[in-house]
Amino acid sequence: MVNSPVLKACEQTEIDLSGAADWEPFDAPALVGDSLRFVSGDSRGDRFRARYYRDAEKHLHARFWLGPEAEGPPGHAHGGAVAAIMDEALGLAAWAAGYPIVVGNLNVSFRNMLPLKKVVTVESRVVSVEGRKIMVHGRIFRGDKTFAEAQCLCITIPGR
Ligand SMILES: CC(C)(COP(=O)(O)OP(=O)(O)OC[C@H]1O[C@@H](n2cnc3c(N)ncnc32)[C@H](O)[C@@H]1OP(=O)(O)O)[C@@H](O)C(=O)NCCC(=O)NCCSC(=O)Cc1ccccc1
Repeated sequence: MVNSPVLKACEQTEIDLSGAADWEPFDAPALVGDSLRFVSGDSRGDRFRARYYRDAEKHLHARFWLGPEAEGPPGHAHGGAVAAIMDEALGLAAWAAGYPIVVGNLNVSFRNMLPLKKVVTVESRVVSVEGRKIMVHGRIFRGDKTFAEAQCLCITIPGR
């Protein structure tokens, strides 16, 4: 049961996570199952709310909203919350490109503090494939402000 008035207000608020006109909704759980629930599994939660999309070139995008439960510095996202988004979104980008992977290495640069209760966009791109090593780059931004950038080395799972 939620007791805090701040959290109650969030739970009751619809957040607009709609995508750009040329994006198609992407059913991430259908591809990778429950392993996404840590970050994006609770569409009415007070930590993360997310929706995934793919553009015409099949690049993965996401709209994310971070609520009060993701707080680090006052009013802003915890670094671990930002890293968790990168881990999920960039790993998922590799899966969506056809590579069943786990993340082997994730390098996150925190460029600006990310405000809570604002919708931000995550963009991602598979930049190289070398044997089992899939390199994915990503960025979290809103308008012309970048909050974080990441390089994610994904390793394909043998036998998948
Ligand atoms: C599987 C592996 C990553 C690699 O082990 P093995 O199979 O024994 O393979 P091996 O060690 O032979 O490496 C192959 C090649 O790769 C290279 N390389 C490897 N690592 C690194 C590195 N760190 N840095 C640099 N390079 C590295 C290595 O040098 C080699 O290169 P080479 O061919 O010689 O040129 C293992 O360490 C592991 O399970 N780690 C835990 C992963 C984990 O728990 N992740 C978190 C959960 S997943 C998640 O949350 C995301 C998610 C989101 C959405 C949806 C789904 C998931």
